[in-house]
Amino acid sequence: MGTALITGASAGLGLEFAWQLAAARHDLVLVARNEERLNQIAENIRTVAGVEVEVLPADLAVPDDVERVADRLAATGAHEGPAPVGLLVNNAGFATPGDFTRGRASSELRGIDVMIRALVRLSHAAVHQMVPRGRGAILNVASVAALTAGGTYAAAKAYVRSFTEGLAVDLKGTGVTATVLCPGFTHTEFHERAGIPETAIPDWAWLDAPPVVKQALADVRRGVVISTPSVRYKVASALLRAAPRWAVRAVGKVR
Ligand SMILES: NC(=O)C1=CN([C@@H]2O[C@H](COP(=O)(O)OP(=O)(O)OC[C@H]3O[C@@H](n4cnc5c(N)ncnc54)[C@H](OP(=O)(O)O)[C@@H]3O)[C@@H](O)[C@H]2O)C=CC1
Ligand SMILES: N[C@@H](C=O)C(=O)O
Repeated sequence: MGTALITGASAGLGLEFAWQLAAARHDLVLVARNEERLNQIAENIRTVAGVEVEVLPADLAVPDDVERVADRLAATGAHEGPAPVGLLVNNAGFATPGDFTRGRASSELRGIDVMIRALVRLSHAAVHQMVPRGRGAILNVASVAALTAGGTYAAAKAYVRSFTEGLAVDLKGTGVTATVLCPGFTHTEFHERAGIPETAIPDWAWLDAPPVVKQALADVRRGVVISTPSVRYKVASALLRAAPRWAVRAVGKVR
């Protein structure tokens, strides 16, 4: 998969992707807003894993920043330019307010900018660089929330899931693959940033980032389209798909 570009690499699942990919000898391009944190992470990874690490600070809600990341993805490695990206991990994301009647329009739209607009733009840039080379992979991070009814966050993740499945269809036979990761509740900074106490979620529901990322990368290598780490969330996803819509809406209300 060569060089991997990871969005949201300064914390949580993105940071774990960076370490596991570095351990597998991939050079990295790290994208997030917090430049100081990215520089520290890059230094640690270079020292421990001995791979090349580029830092590309960007706010993915800002169109010019998204274009800078798209430009990096478009690089083909020709004329001694930067090495082409072989794996794009579209991971950056955050919880938008669950209840649309109380949320601010600006934060709802910011979620859509980061989790949909930027993800689509970067997937497009990656596909147009990878398909002519006949190899590459795109990993888009959705959520089990994609199968629920929970405000713009769940709707954005439903978009990511559906978009990635469609992309996998379009990419068939090109040598490039698309995978969508659908984790359940995972210990990261996600809930703290959203002001959701982790104690509000039962212990049995929690996953840890290392096995989630390990499973996702194994699924990317095998060309799996929908990656749902853990038996308990495979079962939960099957139940959500089979349940009547009134029951799915009831789960959304509880969230
Ligand atoms: N944790 C969970 O329970 C689950 C998480 N997910 C999804 O996993 C993905 C990763 O989340 P997780 O690791 O848990 O959360 P974290 O809060 O730990 O990390 C989020 C990452 O996204 C980056 N980010 C946020 N906003 C922007 C922005 N505007 N531009 C660029 N980068 C941004 C943050 O970096 P910085 O602040 O430096 O910009 C950070 O690196 C998300 O898409 C989330 O929806 C899915 C299911 C469950
Ligand atoms: N599953 C989590 C994130 O996607 C959540 O719903 O908090």
